[in-house]
Amino acid sequence: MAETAPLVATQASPTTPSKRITSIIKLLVESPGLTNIPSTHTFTLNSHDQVVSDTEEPVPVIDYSLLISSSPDQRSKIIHDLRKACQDWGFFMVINHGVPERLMRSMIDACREFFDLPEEEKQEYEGKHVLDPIRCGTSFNTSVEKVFCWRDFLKLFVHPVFHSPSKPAGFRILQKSKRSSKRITKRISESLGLGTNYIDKAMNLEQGLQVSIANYYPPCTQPELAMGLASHSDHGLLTILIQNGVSGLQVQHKGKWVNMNGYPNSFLVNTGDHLEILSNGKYKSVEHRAVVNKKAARISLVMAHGPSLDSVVTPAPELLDREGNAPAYMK
Ligand SMILES: O=C(O)CCC(=O)C(=O)O
Ligand SMILES: [Fe+2]
Repeated sequence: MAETAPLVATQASPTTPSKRITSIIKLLVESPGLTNIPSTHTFTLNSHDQVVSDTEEPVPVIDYSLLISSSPDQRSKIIHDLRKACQDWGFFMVINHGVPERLMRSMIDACREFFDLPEEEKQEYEGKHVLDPIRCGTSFNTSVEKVFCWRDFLKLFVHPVFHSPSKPAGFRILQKSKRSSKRITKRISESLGLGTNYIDKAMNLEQGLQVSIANYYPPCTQPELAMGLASHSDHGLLTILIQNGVSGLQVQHKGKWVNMNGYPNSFLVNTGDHLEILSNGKYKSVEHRAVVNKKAARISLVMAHGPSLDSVVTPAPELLDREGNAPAYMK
C-alpha cells in the first residue's frame, strides 16, 4: 500500500491546533458534542460502491491442519482448495490453525493498549517517512488524500528486523505469523504447479519484509458518510488479518462489495500484488476496504508478508512456458 505523511492537527483536531497529533480520529470521537462528522472526513460514494451484500456464496475456508498433513490425499485436497480460493476470491478464512484464542486476543489487546496511550507517548512514533520502521498516524496517505479515512494506525516493520514501540510489551508475538504464512505459501506455490519452495526463493522470503499494521476505527455518528479505509489492494505476497470481533471488512467479489466476516477464532488471508505478478495474473490481488459503524470501535491487525526489499518480482518463467503465455507484467 502507498502510505502516509504526517497530518497537521488543524485538519481535524479537537485540541490545540498548532500541535501535531497522531490519533486524530480517536481524539475527534472523544471530543464532546460531535454529532456531524467534519467535511474533511465525508466520503461521497457512487451508487455502485454503496451496494453491499452478505455473500450468497460461502467464503472459502482453508483447514490449516491439512496444510501440514503428510497424507497425499489431504495434501492434494488442500492444494485444490487453495487454488480455487485464490482464483475465485483472493480471500479465504483459515481454521484449525492451532494459534490459541488467547494469543490472538492478546495481539488485539496490545493494539488497543497502544491506541489508548497518552498522545505524548505516541507522538514519538508520528509518521514521517513510509520506510520508518515504527510509524503511527491517521487515514491512509494524508499527503495526497482530499478526504481522510476514519482510521488511526500503527505500522511496524517486524521482519527481517523486528521493531516495536517500547509500550505496550505484547507486540513481539507478531513475528509468529511468519510461520503460518510460510506454510500457506508453500502450498500456494504448489497450487500454481511450481515447486514447494519456488515462491520462497523467487521472493527471497528469508529476508522478506513483514509489516504489521494495527488499525483503529472508532464508532462514527454518521457511518454512511465515512470510510474506515478506502478501497485498495495490498502489496506483497499475502496478508493475514485478525480483528476484535467487530465486522467492517468488505471485499470486491464478482463486481460487488461483500461483507467478509470470519468464523470466530479464524483468521482471514488475502493475496497481494506480488503474488498477482508472479502468477501472471492468475491469482488477482483483490480490492478491499473497511467500513465503520455507529456502535463499536473496531480494531484489526494486519500482518503483511512480502518479498525482500531488493527482490524484483516477475511472472514465473516456468508458468509462462508451460502455459504459452506472454508476461502480463513488465519490470
Ligand atoms: O481493517 C481491515 O479490515 C482492513 C485493513 C487493511 O486492509 C489494511 O490495513 O491493509
Ligand atoms: Fe489491506
